[in-house]
Amino acid sequence: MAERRKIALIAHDKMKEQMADFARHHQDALEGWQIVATGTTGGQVQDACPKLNVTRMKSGPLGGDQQIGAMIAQEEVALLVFFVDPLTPMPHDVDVKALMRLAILYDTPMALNRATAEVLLPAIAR
Ligand SMILES: O=C(CO)COP(=O)(O)O
Repeated sequence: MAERRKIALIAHDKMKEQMADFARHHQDALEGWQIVATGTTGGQVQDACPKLNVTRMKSGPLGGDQQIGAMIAQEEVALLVFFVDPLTPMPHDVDVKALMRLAILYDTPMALNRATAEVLLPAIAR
């Protein structure tokens, strides 16, 4: 099996500030990875972390979650960090669920909040 070289970062709107802060805080650890993100999240992470080379997919509601799901299905993703907003209904909830389902199916480490991300990021260090 090919090595999983990507870390995927996704955050819902109310969680984006937290994601930018998480990425800024861990910029050095993230630097050795290929960072992929949904469109808006990726833009904010890139602004917060100029050292990182962030590849931006489409925005989540426009298919970005599904694009990252495809990378998970190809077993390219070492870690999915997905800061989900637990209080806001999403029009693309089915895509969000589908992405989580693929992460479970392909046994991909998945952090759905910052506390878990803080534990997993050092754990996958190469
Ligand atoms: O909606 C999202 C995840 O479901 C995130 O998409 P954006 O990063 O484009 O806002």
